[in-house]
Amino acid sequence: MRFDVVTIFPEYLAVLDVSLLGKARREGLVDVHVHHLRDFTFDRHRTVDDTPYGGGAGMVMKAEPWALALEHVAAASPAPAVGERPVLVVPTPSGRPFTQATARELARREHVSFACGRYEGIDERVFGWAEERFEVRLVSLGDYVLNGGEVAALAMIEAIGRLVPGVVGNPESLVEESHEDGLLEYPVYTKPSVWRDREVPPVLLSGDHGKVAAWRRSQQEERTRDRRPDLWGAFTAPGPDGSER
Ligand SMILES: CN1CCN(Cc2ccc(Cn3ccc4ccc(-c5n[nH]c(N)c5C#N)cc43)cc2)CC1
Repeated sequence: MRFDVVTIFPEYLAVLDVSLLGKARREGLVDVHVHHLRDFTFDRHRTVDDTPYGGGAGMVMKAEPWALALEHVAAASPAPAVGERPVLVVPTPSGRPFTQATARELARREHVSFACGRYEGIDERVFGWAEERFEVRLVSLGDYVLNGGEVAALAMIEAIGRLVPGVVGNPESLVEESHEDGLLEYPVYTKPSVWRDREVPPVLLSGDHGKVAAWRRSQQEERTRDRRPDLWGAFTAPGPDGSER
């Protein structure tokens, strides 16, 4: 799988050389190419931003450097599967939520590129133009404001990259992903069984797999009900045929 990232802060992406994804890159499972947006400017100051039309605070990223950078990325793109265009993910506070389902869907693609904006965002016309070459996805990491798209891209690349076959050593650890069944994960414990007078729940030491599974599911439901009423509502909503879960 190939990732391309366009940014004015390429050093932000250096962390992708570390740990799991670093190993995956060295093993050729994942390929990451980072492009400096300023390499696609031609004025003395390598200008990538300007004042917003209509007024308002801050600066907006100019369209032309983005078009040149994304044309470069598209040209380097491995041939997409028949009927597929390469995906361009644009992290933005106004995007659709990035979820585990999004990560799973994108992990099936050959090539995913990221346009990491800064300032107050990218000239909107870039996204319409990019639709000619890419399947454009405006995606948000969460309902809070970051200073740019790089941190979001890192999180998304990690979430997607770990799902690429071979990247995570033990594929079984991908089976019980958080949120996959619509519930939060259950609590985990390891040795010692008593730590600073705090015991591991006895059921986990019982050796009774059925009871362990039931306890874990109960914990998932309790946590979800307590911490994520939004997920709990969706989980308990009647099915399409009116059936209860
Ligand atoms: C007219 N005004 C109306 C208010 N907006 C608000 C605003 C918009 C962007 C930024 C900074 N920024 C620039 C590029 C960029 C990409 C992603 C994210 C991001 N933040 N949070 C997420 N989950 C993110 C993701 N994914 C932030 C970014 C700051 C403040 C500005 C324009």
